[in-house]
Amino acid sequence: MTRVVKALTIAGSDSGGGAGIQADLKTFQELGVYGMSALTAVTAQNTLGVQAVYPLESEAVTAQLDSIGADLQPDAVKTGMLFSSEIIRIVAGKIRQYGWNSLVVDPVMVAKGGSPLLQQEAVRALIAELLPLALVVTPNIPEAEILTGMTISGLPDRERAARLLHAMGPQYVVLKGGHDDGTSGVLDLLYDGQEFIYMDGPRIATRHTHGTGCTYSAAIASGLAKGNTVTEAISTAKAFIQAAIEDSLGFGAGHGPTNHFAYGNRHRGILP
Ligand SMILES: Nc1ncnc2c1ncn2[C@@H]1O[C@H](COP(=O)(O)OP(=O)(O)OP(=O)(O)O)[C@@H](O)[C@H]1O
Ligand SMILES: Cc1ncc(COP(=O)(O)O)c(N)n1
Repeated sequence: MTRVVKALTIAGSDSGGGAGIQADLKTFQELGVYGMSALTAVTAQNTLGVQAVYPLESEAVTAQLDSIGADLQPDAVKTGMLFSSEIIRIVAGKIRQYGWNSLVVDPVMVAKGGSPLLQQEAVRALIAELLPLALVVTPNIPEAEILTGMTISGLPDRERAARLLHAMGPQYVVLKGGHDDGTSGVLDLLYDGQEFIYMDGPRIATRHTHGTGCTYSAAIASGLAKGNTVTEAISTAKAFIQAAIEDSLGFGAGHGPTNHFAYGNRHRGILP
């Protein structure tokens, strides 16, 4: 029997299905990885924004992680919306307790519409507790600015921020350029502590980018779960998110979801 590869997402629920746990599980499935989830919060959300956030009780987060840890060993783990320092401490503790490796930390802070998904006081816990456990961290530019305390404008700033983030513990830093509006391209920076690799691609003109960060980090975790190297996992994840943005589903009056079917459809030769 072929070994089934498993990945775990620890994140919030997005009722609209474009971001959070829903985006992660769809991505795992499309990349042939069995998906598991531990919810940290329930959000009432659609393409127009976040209408409400209900963080889960600590016991509920602990119980989910213990259920998985007692029986199901994930091959890779990703974190998304964690909301509070209390939840971050629980998550970091359980990752250490169960010895989960191949951790991708997407330091989700604010939704596209501006709603906070992480309490301000939790940034310190994210840095102190979770980043040292990460194999890969995937901040966008505003998140990198908050984590490092610096303003990022040109490429030298990005490299300095990547160095500072690397010093916080993650082995690989992916500084995403999706938020760098006004340019015709998108430039993501990968730093492994030694060299900088710039990954550039066309900026797709669309308002349907809800959940891009969640989808991208889940795709990286999928590759790691399969035993790919970090660079291979990032390269496939980039192709996955690019296809998902290009072939957008087109619904919702606001920032619509990306198309999680797109990459698989292209590879299977079926029209989107
Ligand atoms: N308009 C776009 N065209 C092409 N690629 C994009 C576009 N927007 C984002 N990306 C890519 O998608 C990935 C996710 O980046 P982004 O900076 O959007 O993450 P994020 O802001 O954390 O997402 P989210 O707001 O969903 O959490 C990156 O690889 C980025 O380069
Ligand atoms: C539950 C949850 N997690 C993450 C995001 C970030 O995604 P985006 O910035 O695209 O809104 C979100 N909106 N909701």
